Amino acid sequence: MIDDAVLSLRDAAVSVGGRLLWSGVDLSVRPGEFVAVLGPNGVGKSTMIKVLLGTLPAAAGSVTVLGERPGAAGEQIGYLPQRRNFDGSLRIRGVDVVRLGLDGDRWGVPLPFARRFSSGRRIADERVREVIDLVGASAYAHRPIGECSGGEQQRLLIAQALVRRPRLLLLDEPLDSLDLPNQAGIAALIHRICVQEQVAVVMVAHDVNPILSYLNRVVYIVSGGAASGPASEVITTETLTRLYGTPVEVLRAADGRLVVVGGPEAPALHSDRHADHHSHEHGDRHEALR
Ligand SMILES: Nc1ncnc2c1ncn2[C@@H]1O[C@H](COP(=O)(O)OP(=O)(O)OP(=O)(O)O)[C@@H](O)[C@H]1O
Repeated sequence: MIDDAVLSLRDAAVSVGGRLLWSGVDLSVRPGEFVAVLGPNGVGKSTMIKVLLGTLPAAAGSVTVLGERPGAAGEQIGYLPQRRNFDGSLRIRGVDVVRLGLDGDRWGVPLPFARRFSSGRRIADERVREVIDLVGASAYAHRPIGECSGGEQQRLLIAQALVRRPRLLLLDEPLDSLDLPNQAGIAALIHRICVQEQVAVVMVAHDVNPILSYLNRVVYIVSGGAASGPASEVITTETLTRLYGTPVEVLRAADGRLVVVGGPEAPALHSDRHADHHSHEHGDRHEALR
């Protein structure tokens, strides 16, 4: 049933710089659902977020976000871009970072109710407090964000993306460079947000394992194709072998973690890929894209 879909892609394709990145993507996400976008490096996962935000047009197929063309309902979307590092000397407090989410100029367009928020300071204060509480950041929200840990910063940024009560939350690798306990904590938080707030979440991920038990569906993109459906149907030896066009094996470790073996840089294998933010080509490329 697509009627209440928060977003819907039908046979969608995207090109950048005249190069077809992916095609044949079908995906439907309803309120409260948690969906992951998986795939190897450079396949176009972040680009899918851009298509959903309306900053890049689909080259084929149809894309609907909150019942409209992408970009038309920006004020109902919360967006957390790929990780930025806050300088340790940055004095702005977490609570102020969260409040920035209420500003009308995050998308470069004035939002009608932003003025109402700025004139109703008390309502804004209340919502900022509420959302900081929701992400469990009350204990450190009044400290300079540069002094907060990576996990604490990520919670505050999620609060910023949530402060306007979005119906859709787009997260680009929010677990990137966090240690395992923090990955588990943020994954559980995102799941709680889906359930409690009935927000639909689309999250780009490299390692599916921290979120595996929470996911309703995944879309797995490889160069030249894509598959979507429940993780148990998509992350399988058969489906990935077909998608990659080369033998790939999906193994389940004793602790339930999925390991993809034999594929050209399969997602479950590179959770530490972003460990060095300063030297690898991936990070450099994303710096250039922002
Ligand atoms: N504006 C652009 N012009 C040209 N090429 C682009 C542009 N934006 C992205 N690309 C290219 O499109 C490809 C997909 O980029 P994207 O960031 O979506 O990949 P990704 O799957 O998110 O990668 P990663 O896993 O490394 O984060 C890359 O090869 C990138 O260099």
